[in-house]
Amino acid sequence: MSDTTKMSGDKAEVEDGMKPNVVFVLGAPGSGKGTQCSLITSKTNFVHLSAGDLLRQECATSGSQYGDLIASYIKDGKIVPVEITCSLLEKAMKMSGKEYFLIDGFPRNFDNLQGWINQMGHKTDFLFLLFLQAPEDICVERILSRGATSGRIDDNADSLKKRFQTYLHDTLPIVKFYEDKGLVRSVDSTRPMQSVHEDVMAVLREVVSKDGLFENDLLAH
Ligand SMILES: Nc1ncnc2c1ncn2[C@@H]1O[C@H](COP(=O)(O)OP(=O)(O)OP(=O)(O)O)[C@@H](O)[C@H]1O
Ligand SMILES: Nc1ccn([C@@H]2O[C@H](COP(=O)(O)O)[C@@H](O)[C@H]2O)c(=O)n1
Ligand SMILES: [Mg+2]
Repeated sequence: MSDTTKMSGDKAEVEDGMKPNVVFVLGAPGSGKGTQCSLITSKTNFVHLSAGDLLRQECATSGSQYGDLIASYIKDGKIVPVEITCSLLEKAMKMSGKEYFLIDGFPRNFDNLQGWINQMGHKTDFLFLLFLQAPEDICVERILSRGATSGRIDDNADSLKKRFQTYLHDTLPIVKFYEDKGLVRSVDSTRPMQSVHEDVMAVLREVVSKDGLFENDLLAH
């Protein structure tokens, strides 16, 4: 199942050997993407790559030519140009040397999606999009309490308002895009973390057993 490859037109040539398998993880700010990805990695051979974390790391790297730009996008809840984000993701994937990736917080808009298709579509196999569902009031409460200790420049009421606007306007259409292709698996993320995790693992097992290719590899940790 490689819809990004299929969509990539003339870049859809099949390469020899195993391509990295990718699950995109989306949901509102504070829906629990990072939390659930960490729980998955504790039980599987998935590598968790958070686009937001990679951007924050780049921002904190002294001498980075993109540091100021990234910081201002993050504070305003805007989506950083895909060339930057996609390169950070590709570098992290290569450095890990692994085959299964949870890409958390990506693609956040159509610029992200097109950039991924151009740069990574032909190099990866897309499995499905995991969508964590939680309403805004719950997410806001979670993020504002996380803000007390996170040190994130966007965990405040002002940035959060902008992040939600971006989510509704730019990110939900991406979820819809994959939903129309039957490639979204939604999980109710309002429940306690461990219950959400059980549902997420059930989704993963189902996808894995359908595929049949990598059960031992992926779930036997
Ligand atoms: N199911 C849950 N129940 C209660 N609190 C949760 C749950 N899942 C996550 N949290 C808490 O909510 C906060 C946000 O979670 P997390 O960082 O995983 O969200 P996120 O979707 O990655 O957010 P962001 O988009 O801002 O990076 C954290 O403080 C986390 O501990
Ligand atoms: N694909 C992405 C992902 C994130 N950003 C920026 O980082 C901010 C924080 O993202 P989290 O997933 O950690 O909440 C986000 O609001 C964006 O400013 C991005 O540009 N592109
Ligand atoms: Mg996160």
